[in-house]
Amino acid sequence: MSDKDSTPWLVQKYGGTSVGKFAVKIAKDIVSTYINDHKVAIVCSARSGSTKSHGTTNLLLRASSEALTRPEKSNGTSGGVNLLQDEHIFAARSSIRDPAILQELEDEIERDCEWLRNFLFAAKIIDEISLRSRDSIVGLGERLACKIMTCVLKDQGIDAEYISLEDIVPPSASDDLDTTTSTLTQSFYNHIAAAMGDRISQCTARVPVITGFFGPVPGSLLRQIGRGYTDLASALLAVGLNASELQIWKEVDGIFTADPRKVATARLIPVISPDEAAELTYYGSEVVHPFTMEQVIQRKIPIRIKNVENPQGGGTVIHPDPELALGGLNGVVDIPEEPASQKSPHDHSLAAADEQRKRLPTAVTIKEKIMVLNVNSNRKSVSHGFLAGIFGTLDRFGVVVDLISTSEVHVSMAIEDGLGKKVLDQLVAELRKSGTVSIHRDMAILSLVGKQMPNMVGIAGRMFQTLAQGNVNIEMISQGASEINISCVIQAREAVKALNLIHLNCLQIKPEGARGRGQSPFFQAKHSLTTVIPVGPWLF
Ligand SMILES: Nc1ncnc2c1ncn2[C@@H]1O[C@H](COP(=O)(O)OP(=O)(O)O)[C@@H](O)[C@H]1O
Ligand SMILES: N[C@@H](CC(=O)OP(=O)(O)O)C(=O)O
Repeated sequence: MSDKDSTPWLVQKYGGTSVGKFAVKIAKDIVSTYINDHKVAIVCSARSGSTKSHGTTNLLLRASSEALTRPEKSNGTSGGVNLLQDEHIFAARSSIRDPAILQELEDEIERDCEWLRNFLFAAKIIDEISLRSRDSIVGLGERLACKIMTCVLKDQGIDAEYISLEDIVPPSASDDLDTTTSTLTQSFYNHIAAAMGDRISQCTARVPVITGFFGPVPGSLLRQIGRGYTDLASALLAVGLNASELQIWKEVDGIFTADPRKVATARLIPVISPDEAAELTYYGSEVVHPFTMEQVIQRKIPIRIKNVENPQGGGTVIHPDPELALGGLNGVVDIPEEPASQKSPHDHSLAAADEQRKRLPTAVTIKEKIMVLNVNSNRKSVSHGFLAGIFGTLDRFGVVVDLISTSEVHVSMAIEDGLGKKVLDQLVAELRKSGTVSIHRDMAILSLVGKQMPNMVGIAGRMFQTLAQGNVNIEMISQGASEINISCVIQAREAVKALNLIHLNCLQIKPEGARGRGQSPFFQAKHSLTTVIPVGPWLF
C-alpha cells in the first residue's frame, strides 16, 4: 500500500476455537493476505480446543471457584493452573519456529501463570473472589491467547504488537451504570470505543493484536456483557477506528438458514439484516454476541462472518441495508453482479431460487436448556399488581425471560435452565406469593425468523401445522411485536426433529418445476404439506 495512513482499518476478530486450532493458518493465509490492502487490527478470544466448554475461559472460571471450595491442603487450584500453563506452552511450541521468539513467549506464559497462582492463593486466604477479581482472572485467557498470536505473526514475518485493553476503562466509568436498569449506558460504550480507537490508531506500521477482554467494566464484564464479550470488544474497536468492515472469523461459513450441524440441507445466508441476526443470536444461533450488532450497525459498519477454514468464501454480511450489501457496496469483498446477457439457464434457475428465497422466512433456530415457569394467580378478582409482582421477583433474582405468554391471571415464562437448586427454590418460593407455580424442564425454544414475515399471511399456521403433523407438542407460543420472529416452546428431545421439519416446510427452496403456474409457494406448500412430511419413525 502506498499511502497506508489514508487506508481504512479492517478489524478482524478470531474466536476461541479459531485461535486455538488455526493460529498459524490465520497468520499465514489470512492476515498476510489482508495486510496488502488494509490496515488490519486483530482481536482474539481466549484459546479453546475442540469446543468452548473445554476452553481456557471455562478452565479459569473453574480454577477461581475451586480456589474457595477446595480444602486447604489440596493442590486443586494449582492443578488447574498447571494444566493451563502446559496447554499454552504446548501451543507455543507447536506453532513457533524461531527459538528466540519461542523462549521469550514461554517466559511470558510462565510469568502470567505465576501471577494467577498468587492471585488465587490470595483469594483463598481472604476467602473471597469479588466479581471484579473474577473478571481479572478470566482476562488472563485473552492475554495469553494474544501473546501467542503476536508471536505466531512475528514468526511468520509479520510485524505485530501485543496490546492489552485491561486498563482501557477509567475508574470514573462507575458513573456509566444506569441506576434504573443496572445496565451500561451508551455513553460508556462511546467512550470506550473512542479510547480503543485512539490507542490502536497509533500502531499504523505493526499489526495490533488486541485482547478481547476489556474489563473490569462497571458491574463486571461477565455479568454485564456475559460470555462472548470479545465480539463486543471488536465492535467497539471497529467503531473507534471507523473501520470499513468488522470481520468475525469462525469455524462456520457464516449464518445459515439453520444450524448446519443439525440440519444437513441448511443454506448459507449471504446477506442478513441486523434485526434478523439479533433475533437469531438471542434464540440460540450464537454466531455473534447480541450487543455487537447494535454498536456497529448504528455507525453503518457492515459485519462479515467468515470461516477460518475457507477464507475465500464470501461469508455472511450483516448489513444495515441488505439490498446495498448485495450490490457489493461498502464491503471489503464485493459480491459482483453479472450482466443479464451473460447469464446461462443455470443462472436463471439461480435467480428464480433467489426470488423464491426472498418470499421465505430467513432462518429457523433452536435454543436449548430452557425451563418454563407457569404462575397462576391465586386471587379471585383481577389484580393489577400480579404481573408487577412477578417481574419484580425475577428482577431481584437477575432472571432474564426469553419468552412470555400471559392472560390476566396466568403467566408462562421460558427462561434459561441455569439456576442452581438453592436459587431456584428461593425464586419459586417468592413467586408462590403471587400464585401457584409449576415448572417444566428439558424444554427448547424454536424460533422462525424473517424480516418478510409481517407480510406473509399464513406463515404461523404453516409453522404450527408442520409441528402438529410431526407430532411435536407445543408448550407455549409467542410472537413479538416486531413480527419478525414467531417462537414456541417444545420438548428438548423433539428439538432437532422440529428444526428439520420446519426447515423442510418453511425454508426449503423448491426446484422451479416443482411449483405450479400462477401459484405462490405458500399455496403450493399448503396443498403439499401432507405429502412433504414423511411419516416416522424419526431418525434424528
Ligand atoms: N444458523 C446458524 N448458522 C451458523 N452456525 C450456527 C447457526 N446456529 C447455530 N450455529 C452454531 O454456531 C457455532 C458457531 O461457530 P464456532 O466457530 O464454533 O464459534 P466460536 O468462534 O465462538 O468458537 C457453530 O458450532 C454452529 O454449529
Ligand atoms: N473467552 C471468552 C470470550 C469470547 O468472546 O469467546 P468466543 O469468542 O470464543 O465466543 C468466552 O469464552 O466467553
